[in-house]
Amino acid sequence: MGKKVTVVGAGFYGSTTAQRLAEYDIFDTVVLTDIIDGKPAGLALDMNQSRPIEGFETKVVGVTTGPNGEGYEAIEGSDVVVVTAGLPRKPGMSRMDLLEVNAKIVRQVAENIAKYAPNAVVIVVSNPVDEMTALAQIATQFPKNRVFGQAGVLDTARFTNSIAETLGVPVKSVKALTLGSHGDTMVPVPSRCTVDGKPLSDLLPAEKIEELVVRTRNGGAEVVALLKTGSAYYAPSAAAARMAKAVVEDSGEVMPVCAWVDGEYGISGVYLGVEAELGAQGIKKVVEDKLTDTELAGLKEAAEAVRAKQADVASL
Ligand SMILES: NC(=O)c1ccc[n+]([C@@H]2O[C@H](COP(=O)([O-])OP(=O)(O)OC[C@H]3O[C@@H](n4cnc5c(N)ncnc54)[C@H](O)[C@@H]3O)[C@@H](O)[C@H]2O)c1
Ligand SMILES: O=C(O)C[C@H](O)C(=O)O
Repeated sequence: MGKKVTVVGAGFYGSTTAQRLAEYDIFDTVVLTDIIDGKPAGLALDMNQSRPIEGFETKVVGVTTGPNGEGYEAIEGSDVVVVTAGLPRKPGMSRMDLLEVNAKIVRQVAENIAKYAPNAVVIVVSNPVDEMTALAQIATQFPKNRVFGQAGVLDTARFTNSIAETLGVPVKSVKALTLGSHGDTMVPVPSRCTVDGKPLSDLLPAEKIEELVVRTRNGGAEVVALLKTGSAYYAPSAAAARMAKAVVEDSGEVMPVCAWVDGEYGISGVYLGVEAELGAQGIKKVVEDKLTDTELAGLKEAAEAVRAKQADVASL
């Protein structure tokens, strides 16, 4: 049977994700939904008209959904659903300021996914993503491996880009990693950064590396401050689309994602940014690797920070 992916939310993040997924040309159908009348259908028509130019056959279908789940039949049979529905922050706001408003949206979306696409793998991007991922799992009641969040691929890409720009080397030569939360307790991992196989610490002084770490942690806010009206979507959509591709292709690729952690790194019972192997059932396994004592302490601190918030989301 042909592969099908749904993107919920046809804003900046959702529409760029849908276009990237369609251009991969590995799906029969990309469904794009939103609550705004006409917007998903208009965007789908526009994307389909790019098919002869970009040379892909995937069909994009745009659907407006109603407050009681009207229109959700369109997502039936989706292999993957990417949840982008929700407000973005504006300058001066933290992602956590979106908690209550986006929880209402994500809960409603997740309940409809459970009803209409009960076998789907769910990738959550709506912010605050660590908490919205936990909420989506609670609201769908899907196994925890089938619900995970997008943050680490994006944060790692930002770290990688800054390292490449600083050293004036191709991004391809840089390997970097970011774990932890998608917030103040993000854990960029310099000990896992190399350039052409050389440790980053051989190429840059500690103060410069720390500057890049801080910039990575503030990467989302840096874009928000420039855009003023919303948040980043080109790099974020590239991240979510790659994750969805790894799932449908059952690729086994290891990526940093917001996954359910159950004993790895001595941490249990929390959705947290860790490396994981992705496949048809979502998370195949969390991959534990060596961290320095400081990095491990940072990861544990992140776990406790998100655990406290995730405990509250069920009641939102
Ligand atoms: N995890 C990450 O790394 C990351 C990165 C960037 C953005 N984000 C988050 O992604 C979300 C979307 O960002 P954006 O830039 O696309 O915002 P946007 O405002 O452009 O789009 C959001 C869309 O969601 C729609 N929506 C609202 N309620 C809905 C519902 N119940 N069902 C379906 N659609 C609904 C809105 O109508 C709107 O079109 C935000 O919460 C943002 O913070 C996360
Ligand atoms: O920073 C934001 O609010 C959006 C997103 O989480 C990002 O990191 O770009």
